[in-house]
Amino acid sequence: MASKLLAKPLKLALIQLSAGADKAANLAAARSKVQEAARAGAKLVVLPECFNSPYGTKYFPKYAEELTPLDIGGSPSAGGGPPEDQSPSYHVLSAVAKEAQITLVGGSIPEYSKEKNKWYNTSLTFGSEGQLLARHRKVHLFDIDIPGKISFHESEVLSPGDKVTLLEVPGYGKLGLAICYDIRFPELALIAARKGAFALVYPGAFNLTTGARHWELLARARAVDNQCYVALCSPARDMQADYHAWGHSMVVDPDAEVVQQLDEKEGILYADLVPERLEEVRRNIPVYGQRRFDVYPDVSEGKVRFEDYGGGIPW
Ligand SMILES: NC(=O)CCC(=O)C(=O)O
Repeated sequence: MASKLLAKPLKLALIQLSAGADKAANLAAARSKVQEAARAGAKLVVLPECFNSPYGTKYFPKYAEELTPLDIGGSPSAGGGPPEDQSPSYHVLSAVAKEAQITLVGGSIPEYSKEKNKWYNTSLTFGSEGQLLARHRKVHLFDIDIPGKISFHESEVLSPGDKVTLLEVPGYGKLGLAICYDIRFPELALIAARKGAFALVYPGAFNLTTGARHWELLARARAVDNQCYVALCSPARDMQADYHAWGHSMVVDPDAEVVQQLDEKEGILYADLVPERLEEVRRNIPVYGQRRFDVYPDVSEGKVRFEDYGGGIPW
């Protein structure tokens, strides 16, 4: 069963960076760290949420990029994607994925859609030909109020995405992708896992209040629910910034054990995702075959909206 999920061990790198006000500097730093991770053997590399800008509602319109035309499967070298002056981040991510010969989950960036006149928090994933493999627009916006601690409302500026994102990592298998606050909603993870994802990846910027309470708990919860690897990639903490990210990028295995985690500083976390580990966990506690869809519905069936990557949805 698991060999269909993950074909062979996959070396993953999570890049915990801090992002300042200078977008070009943020992109250059991301590029250099992705190259470093690839030199160390990583084949799947992940950047943090909002890696090209400071995180905050007042920054989203200023740093937003237009991603149209969005050409899934196409690459800039083959004439695909938006013009470079419209989305420098798209071009840097595509180019470095190709140079480094990796799959790159490009954290997230603020996106502006001229067609809809809306802003989104959007993650782009590129393959080793520089082709766009997937786009995820954050489905659940981070709107919370904890008196005396934190008040944040992405919805003041952003609109939510409306699709579940599942993508194929060429040569390995399927990955579920979502962004930060999305991890609090188990349905996205359940759907991706039941459609065959071996890992769930979340670029995410929790904060000092909710990070301490829930970051590891949520990662381990999604892992144990789905018997999948879970990877969370945070920005590094910058106490001079308006928003203080939790850091602690981490990888959790399919048995909900924390494999590795960083502290709050910049760094790169490496972990091997191993198919036998999925097989072992699912053999030992076989909840996969024990579900009672005669008692409750299977949320992965029925009306689920997936991003259509062209050529129909294979899952
Ligand atoms: N950027 C986010 O979505 C933050 C989510 C968060 O901190 C949480 O507690 O959830």
